[in-house]
Amino acid sequence: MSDAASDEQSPEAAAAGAPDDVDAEPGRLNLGGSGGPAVSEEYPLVVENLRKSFGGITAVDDASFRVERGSLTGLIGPNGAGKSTTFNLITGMLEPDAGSVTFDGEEITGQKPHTIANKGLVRTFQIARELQEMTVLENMMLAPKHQRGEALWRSVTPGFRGDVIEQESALLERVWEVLEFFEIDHIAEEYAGNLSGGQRKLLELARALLTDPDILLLDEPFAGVNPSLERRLLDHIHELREQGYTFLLVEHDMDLIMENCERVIVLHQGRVLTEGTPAEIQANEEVIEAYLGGNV
Ligand SMILES: Nc1ncnc2c1ncn2[C@@H]1O[C@H](COP(=O)(O)OP(=O)(O)OP(=O)(O)O)[C@@H](O)[C@H]1O
Repeated sequence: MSDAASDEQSPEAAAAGAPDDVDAEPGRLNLGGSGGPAVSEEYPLVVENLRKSFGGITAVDDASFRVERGSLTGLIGPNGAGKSTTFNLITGMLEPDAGSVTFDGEEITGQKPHTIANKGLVRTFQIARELQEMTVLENMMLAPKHQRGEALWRSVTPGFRGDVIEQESALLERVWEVLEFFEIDHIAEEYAGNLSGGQRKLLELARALLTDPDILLLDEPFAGVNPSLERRLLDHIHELREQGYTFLLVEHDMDLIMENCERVIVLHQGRVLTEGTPAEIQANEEVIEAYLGGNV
């Protein structure tokens, strides 16, 4: 793990998309209709010549690709192709040996995970063990860390209590909006540890969305999810995509990728083997060979 991840906020919290201050760009979250992130550039995420080695293993080897705004883009590849390492490099969990990551026109290479998350590039993360002992609502309220209300001493500052109350009620309103959107408001008082695999995935996505990202990186969001919840999760993702959110998805289920993604990027041995539409990828001989050669 690089220095990039060793900040006062845990990488996990940062990767879960916890911003420094809930006041940052209040009200950007718009789940109701015409909203979503402002559309400024066609490719909000651009990865160029990214490289990362671990000892003698080159996990990511000169990888370049870009993700189109408002798309659901799949990042696939056989086991060990470098998908997780690529996610870690993009989100600041690892520092690349070479190459760059550009988000919304700004180079973010090597920045700290929480800095990147605050800019709107957010990765979902499994609910940590200690958070499983909290309710869904508590998990949601904790998602935006470093609220001003956390510092008890500051509550004696004149005029500060009013601010905190206002901030807390605005956060609560957003929390309910997101819980309702994901149809998990009825389990708000349930302990996260008691949720089914699928409900937990919904909560993970809800926590990430609460931070109002532009791009969401999803690492196998359907693992352990039953088919009906998987459908629900996919419907929510499509709905958010239509609102302008962008998704980059790592997923082993090829049928799911081919049926749901507009674009697919194929990694093989740390390199981008090819990219294209699902139909193009499915017809690509090199991809078929890479998968037959790999142990998927
Ligand atoms: N921290 C590490 N130390 C040493 N080797 C690593 C480390 N992380 C990844 N690797 C190696 O880098 C290569 C790429 O791994 P990575 O996990 O990124 O692939 P992946 O495509 O996500 O694989 P999978 O589909 O199996 O999860 C593999 O050979 C892996 O063993």
